[in-house]
Amino acid sequence: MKYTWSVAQELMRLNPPVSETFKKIVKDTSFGGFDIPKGWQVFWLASVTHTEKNSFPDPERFDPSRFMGPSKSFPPFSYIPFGAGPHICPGNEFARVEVLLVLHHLIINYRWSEMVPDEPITRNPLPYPAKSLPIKLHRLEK
Ligand code: HEM
Repeated sequence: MKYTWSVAQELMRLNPPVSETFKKIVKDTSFGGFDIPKGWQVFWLASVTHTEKNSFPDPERFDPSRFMGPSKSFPPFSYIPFGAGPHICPGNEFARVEVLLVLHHLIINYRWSEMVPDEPITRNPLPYPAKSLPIKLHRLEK
């Protein structure tokens, strides 16, 4: 289960389900040499944060082992598929259980293969397989 979740985490790093959203500045702030006044809206992109080289060496490479180390091995706010701060996604633990449950049953009970090799991902605005990911399922005999 640890490795399965590491694969899901690496997928969400490279293809964040919620790739961007807005935050409102609650007090005058300076960041990266810019003064940002209270009340402004800023736009954050998880996909940019997730490919920051200092946090994720060789950032374009798919490598689930990044997530196999001790927890909190990345700097704070560097891995944000569920957002961060007071409004961090309250469904994140539920989403983890859902993903692990579905994948566990698919892997333990079925052999399955893609019907569209190398199917691209589109955004609408969430990432979605372009052909709805048709797969062949063969139930494994127990
Ligand atoms: C893979 C699945 C999911 C992803 C990637 C995801 C991602 C996110 C992100 C990025 C935010 C914005 C956080 C921020 O502004 O800092 C958010 C907010 C939220 N999510 Fe999720 N989410 C997922 C599943 C769920 C589920 C299953 C639920 C409920 C059962 C849920 C409920 C919410 C709610 C209520 C908010 C608003 C929180 C607030 O503004 O205080 N999410 N989610």
